[in-house]
Amino acid sequence: AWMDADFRRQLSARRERVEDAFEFEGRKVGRGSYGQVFKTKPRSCADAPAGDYALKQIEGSGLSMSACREIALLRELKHPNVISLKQVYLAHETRQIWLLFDYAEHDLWRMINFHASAKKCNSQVSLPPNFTKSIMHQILCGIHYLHSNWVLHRDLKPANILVMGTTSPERGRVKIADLGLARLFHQPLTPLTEIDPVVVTFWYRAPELLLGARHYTKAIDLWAIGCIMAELITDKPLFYCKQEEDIKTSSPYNRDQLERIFSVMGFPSQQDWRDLPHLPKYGDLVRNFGTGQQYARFSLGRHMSRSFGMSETSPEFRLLSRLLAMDPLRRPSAREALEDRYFLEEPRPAADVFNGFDIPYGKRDFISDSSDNKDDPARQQQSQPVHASLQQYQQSHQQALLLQQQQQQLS
Ligand SMILES: Cc1ccc(-n2nc(C(C)(C)C)cc2NC(=O)NCCN2CCOCC2)cc1
Repeated sequence: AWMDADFRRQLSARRERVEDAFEFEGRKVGRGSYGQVFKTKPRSCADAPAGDYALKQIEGSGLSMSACREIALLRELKHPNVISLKQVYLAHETRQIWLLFDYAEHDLWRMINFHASAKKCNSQVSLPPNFTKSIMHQILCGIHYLHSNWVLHRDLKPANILVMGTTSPERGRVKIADLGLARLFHQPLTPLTEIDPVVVTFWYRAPELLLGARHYTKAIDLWAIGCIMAELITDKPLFYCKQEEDIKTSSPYNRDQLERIFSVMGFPSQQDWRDLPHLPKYGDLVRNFGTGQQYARFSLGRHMSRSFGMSETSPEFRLLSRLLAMDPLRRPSAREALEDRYFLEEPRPAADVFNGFDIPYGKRDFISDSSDNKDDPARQQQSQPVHASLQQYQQSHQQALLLQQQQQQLS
């Protein structure tokens, strides 16, 4: 080995071990094919400031492509509304990689579910009047920072919007994160949904992606933010679509998801979306939906006013309809969205999205290894076969791609 053996011994003797610095036994709060996450506190001897931390043990061993990408990306980024990587621990003996983050007690997936179930049993929970506005403002600030550093998120959804709890000095602050999975493939090809058994939802996926757009764009992130805004207002996923039970092909075209979007938004006319006919899957669209006459009377305004009494002239609705423009070229940039009148009028957005109100949500549950965590946001359904390993998954994905290409050559 190129490094002097004695020097190596000295290094490894001096290296701080993650288990010496942090207590995380039995404190697992998350698990998926990206790895697992523990809620932890530094031991007295550690030099980390007191408080809660999240320790992410990266799946696999050694510096995998995704581990490299996550570390390289996160160490460059520093913004109050983006999750911050505090420390990296490389356990040389086990070739394990541990990432240390600030701990976020809440996330929008659990918060929205809490309000949805409170509504069902008619026990409304009081929230500050600027709750949605504050969350939206901080998501847009974080995304504006990422986009100005040419970082696209690609998988914005409520589960990836974390919120700091009452024990944190940043109480009620939004932290944009990426709990993993959709980062396996940089192309917007829909990954097979039978990944260990996390089901990738298409509810936040922009229409151009469903119609075969080959590259992610900033506008795709803004569409997802529009979907999250609607869900914060109504406590329901705007483009909720039942996930099919069977294995999805790796084609980006998803007829049911498109049907749901059209039944809320109406069908895009030539005037609404000039470039629509140039998208790869336009042929499938015409075959499945014809001229879309059956959606002529649907519109976002009709949906939001009929189902939630929202006025189409309110600044809140106007921003929402700008974010959910079918044509990606018509969606605002994050900066343009931040300059919208909605954020300038009373009540103004607050740094603590709970605005000092009591936080009604419970703490995250610890998960034991035996029980699979049913209410984990990533596990919408358990119906998919579990992939023994990521390698197997990637092979089957490659096979699916090859098959698709052969089919295309035949057709
Ligand atoms: C391969 C790869 C995977 C994820 C990322 N990634 N990207 C982001 C941005 C900056 C885009 C929001 C964040 C992360 N990683 C995590 O959020 N990690 C999870 C941090 N959480 C864990 C649970 O506790 C709070 C922190 C990059 C590359």
